[in-house]
Amino acid sequence: MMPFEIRSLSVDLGARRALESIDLSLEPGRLTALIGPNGAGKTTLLRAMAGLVRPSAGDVVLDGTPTALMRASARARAIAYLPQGGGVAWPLPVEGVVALGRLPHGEEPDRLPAEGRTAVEAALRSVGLQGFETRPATSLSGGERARMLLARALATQAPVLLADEPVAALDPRHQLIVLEVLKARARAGTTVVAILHDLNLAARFADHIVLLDQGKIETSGSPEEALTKARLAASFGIQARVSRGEDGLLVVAQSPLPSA
Ligand SMILES: Nc1ncnc2c1ncn2[C@@H]1O[C@H](COP(=O)(O)OP(=O)(O)OP(=O)(O)O)[C@@H](O)[C@H]1O
Repeated sequence: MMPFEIRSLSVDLGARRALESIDLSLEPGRLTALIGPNGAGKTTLLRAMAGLVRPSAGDVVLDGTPTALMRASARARAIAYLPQGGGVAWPLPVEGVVALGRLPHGEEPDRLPAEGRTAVEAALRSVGLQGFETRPATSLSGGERARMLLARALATQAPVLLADEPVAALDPRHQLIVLEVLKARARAGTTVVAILHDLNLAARFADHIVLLDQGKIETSGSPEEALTKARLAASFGIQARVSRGEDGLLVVAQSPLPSA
């Protein structure tokens, strides 16, 4: 189990400070939901965690080692990243795309060893894509493609899994399936961070919620701590009702507040 920490991380994108002094300690075994309004810096933070954005200050530290000092291949084995709205340009078979998740292990997609094949099969099964193995990836629907790309990230079997809006394109059943997969991964010891826009799904599945607003962490805590009426008004600009019922915390966005 590898502790994953973000220490005093700031990121500048052009002239804009996208992230300001982010400190986070992400424990293995937990599913963290990263939430926040559009433009808050969620994708930038996830990309910085994956080593895809160079910080202006601070470090991303995995198991005591700054990831900037790790070889790219070691980092790719340790941190799997599912980008937002990823596409596929080539008509590779679905299993070939998922097998790309084994490249960080030095396993070539068309010559996977038994361990790699098992990982690819398990990943496809977990997102409900068994039977799709030989279909050209370009023939899948948007939601099927999103699940295939998640399967690719799962197939790496990295100790850290970062997913940018993994359920955005999915129907309700597949949203639940994917969040259950991410939760099960977390329970098996992986550090899972997922950007979610659906606050009710975040409340229901996340062990830990990080609310980002204008490049800063506003709240980092339990769903009850993060999803308060006052916080939703201040960060999302919405009047919301927050109640606790038999399904847990329920957030109803009632109306947009006038912008400040
Ligand atoms: N290359 C860039 N140059 C300048 N500003 C950028 C660049 N890339 C992103 N930004 C800005 O940085 C801010 C953070 O962007 P980011 O994509 O991290 O937000 P987000 O919270 O993921 O938003 P969303 O919910 O809309 O996906 C935004 O205001 C965005 O316009």
